[in-house]
Amino acid sequence: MTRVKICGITRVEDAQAAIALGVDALGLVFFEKSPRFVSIEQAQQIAAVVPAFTQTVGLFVNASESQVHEVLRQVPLDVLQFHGDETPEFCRLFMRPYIKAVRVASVQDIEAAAATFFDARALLFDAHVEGVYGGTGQVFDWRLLPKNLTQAWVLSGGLYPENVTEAVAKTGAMAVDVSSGVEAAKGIKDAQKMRQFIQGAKCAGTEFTE
Ligand SMILES: O=C(O)c1ccccc1NCC(=O)[C@H](O)[C@H](O)COP(=O)(O)O
Repeated sequence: MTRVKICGITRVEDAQAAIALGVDALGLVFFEKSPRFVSIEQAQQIAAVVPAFTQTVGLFVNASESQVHEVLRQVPLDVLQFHGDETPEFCRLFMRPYIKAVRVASVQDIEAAAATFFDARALLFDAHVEGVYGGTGQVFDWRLLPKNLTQAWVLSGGLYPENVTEAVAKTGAMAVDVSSGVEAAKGIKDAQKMRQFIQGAKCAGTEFTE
């Protein structure tokens, strides 16, 4: 069954709604320029309601080593997600499982990332939008995705309740990640959209009817 990560959670009630709907992972954005940025205090409050069987993922964009350590010291994160121009050496500094985001414009982007970040627990393929690191709501060309990548990967970028079933069916993604597609406003999640998205992702390829 397809795994679902909902990124850019800023409110405890959105985390609780997503958990009740069966989300697999929640993403907290520690990138100050993002409209979905969370402070350490917000992140602690959200992390406190996450059960042991749901993962809490901390997302960073070109953060300093000390910033990541400080967040790790104060917030119980299961996985780190690096969404900027981080080197593999940087990603390995924290002795935590990590996901490396790849902004896909060509097949070469994917091949280079797979060779460079071979120890990432997953590569997250997102849209390439010039000057924006993520959360763009834009789809990339799924035909660029590899057919034979042995490393785990996550499909991201412009996924919505309306296209997630098709996206999983067309790409064979084992996991999907969404932010703006389940929002009522930037940083504010919509419970109905999250429900439709999770259902659409998890029933892809089955005969599920409501
Ligand atoms: O969400 C953000 O504001 C953000 C800012 C900078 C880097 C990454 C960011 N989000 C990363 C995510 O994991 C998103 O879920 C992913 O980019 C897909 O976003 P969307 O197309 O809006 O679903």
